[in-house]
Amino acid sequence: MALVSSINGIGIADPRPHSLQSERNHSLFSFNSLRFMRSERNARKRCSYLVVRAAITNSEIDFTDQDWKKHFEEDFEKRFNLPHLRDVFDIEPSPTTFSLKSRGPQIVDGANALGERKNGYVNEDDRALLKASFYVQEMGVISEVIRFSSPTSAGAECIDPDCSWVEQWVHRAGPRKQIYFEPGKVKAGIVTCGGLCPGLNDVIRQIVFTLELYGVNKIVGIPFGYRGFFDQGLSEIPLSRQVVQNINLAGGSLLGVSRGGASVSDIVDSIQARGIDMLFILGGNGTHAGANAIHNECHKRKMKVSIVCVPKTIDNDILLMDKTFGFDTAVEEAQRAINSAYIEAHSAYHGVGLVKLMGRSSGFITMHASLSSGQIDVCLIPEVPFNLEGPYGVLRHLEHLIQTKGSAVVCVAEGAGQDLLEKSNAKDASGNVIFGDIGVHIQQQIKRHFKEVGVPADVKYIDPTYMIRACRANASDAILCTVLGQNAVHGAFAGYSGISVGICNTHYVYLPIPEVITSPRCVDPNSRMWHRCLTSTGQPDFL
Ligand SMILES: Nc1ncnc2c1ncn2[C@@H]1O[C@H](COP(=O)(O)OP(=O)(O)OP(=O)(O)O)[C@@H](O)[C@H]1O
Ligand SMILES: O=P(O)(O)OC[C@H]1O[C@](O)(CO)[C@@H](O)[C@@H]1O
Ligand SMILES: [Mg+2]
Repeated sequence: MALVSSINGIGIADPRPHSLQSERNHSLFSFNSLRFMRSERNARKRCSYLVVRAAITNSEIDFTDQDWKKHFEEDFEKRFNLPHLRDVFDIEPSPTTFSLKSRGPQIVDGANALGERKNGYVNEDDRALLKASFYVQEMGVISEVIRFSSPTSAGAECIDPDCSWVEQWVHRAGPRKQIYFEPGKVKAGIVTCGGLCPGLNDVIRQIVFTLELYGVNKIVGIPFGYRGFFDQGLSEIPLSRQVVQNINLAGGSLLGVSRGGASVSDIVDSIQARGIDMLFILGGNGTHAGANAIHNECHKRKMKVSIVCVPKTIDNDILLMDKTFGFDTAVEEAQRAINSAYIEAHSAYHGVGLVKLMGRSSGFITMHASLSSGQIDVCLIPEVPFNLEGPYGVLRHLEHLIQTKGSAVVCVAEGAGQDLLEKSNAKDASGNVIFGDIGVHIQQQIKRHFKEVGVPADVKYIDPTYMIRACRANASDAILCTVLGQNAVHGAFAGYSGISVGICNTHYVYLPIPEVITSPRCVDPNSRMWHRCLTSTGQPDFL
């Protein structure tokens, strides 16, 4: 696939078959060219590697204006400006109580240079560059900004036809020297929503530790997601360093999770009644949408409450972020299923191993698990359409693999190939569409196909669904959770509300919630990573 355009630096891949891409040049910046040829198949996709919501779209940019870049950068700065309690209240900050120099919750009196260095305060004006990339060299991980020389360079992110350099800066996360809450008076709440994710307990634990370090002693957990705000039978869970000390050793969430049932007005009533000043909300896209609505309602009611999100999703489907916590662990856990599928397939006569992994709209888990295992012959993700039948279909390719290698292993994401299944209108409690089971479907089709062509095939299907998320965070996720949890608290004390904490290009940042939930983040079929996956599996296009 080739790149046709981009908005705000996010590349837009041409999803059409190669044969159709030659006609694209004349319409390099036309959004019509974004239409998938297989529009029906892709109509359901609202996710994208395609577009980050644009205040200015390319079609609105007058590239003949000498100052277009300046305007673009100013607009970007405005969009990524963080909502602050100062926007509503006439409040003065006070010196922070967060100090690593003196471990007690005393007020720091005008920190000296040494103390400041030790505490590592971040200036409100510090920014991290959103548009950058990194690669690994012998010496380790090196951060580097790519200057794309052509819109056709792999993964190119271009704004204008010359692909010129445009800077997009976002706010750096971390403790500020000035804070907007009196820690002794603060009541902080933590809530975990949506599905489970490895690392939830690690984040809860770090939020509690950091709050206590500021001097907060009223910390509560809201049980079972947003439900805990209005279900009368559920009481707050008091939290302290002692309570959360070892919770990271277990998977799940100490507080429990749930889907559905969010009435924003009821939740805000409950926040008001409980006297919560800071609310830390851990969840995915849906949870973030809820959190933003809660933030707006608090704003409307002139409540001095800071709403800070920590993105939680094994699917890794939050925009702009390098990755979300839980993703690495899920990929690692998926290795066991893939390895078992491989062993079964490899040891059987004409064995076909099939593994289905989570990934509602995004194929990151499946792509990364396939890449890391090195045992996958066919990787199927929601972002890349495929046919099972026909001369170029998956089934024909499996026949070829059986003939040439004697066995094959397929890894499919739960959201892949939904156009091949009968649609149901069923939804879960949060309103998410309940998908048909693509794993079972492919299993049946493989069996049917091989029977029809008269070739014996021994199909082994493994569905490790919940096993990849109902587990403890691995080491790299545990570190990510630690940093995100601590930064969430710093963000609240800094007076921000309606923000999410993330890692962008290896730097920790705060982002306004709407910018990260415009659509689920998806695998870009034009990305080097997907190309690497294809190189590794050796699979053809299945169309
Ligand atoms: N648009 C929305 N506005 C308000 N609340 C929402 C919205 N979408 C979802 N929610 C609420 O957010 C909570 C979590 O949503 P959801 O079940 O979709 O999980 P999620 O946060 O997307 O996490 P996961 O990655 O596990 O799907 C639910 O309680 C749901 O009711
Ligand atoms: O069965 P549950 O708890 O609704 O969760 C399943 C969903 O959770 C996720 O991991 C995250 O959204 C999806 O990939 C999956 O569809
Ligand atoms: Mg969701």
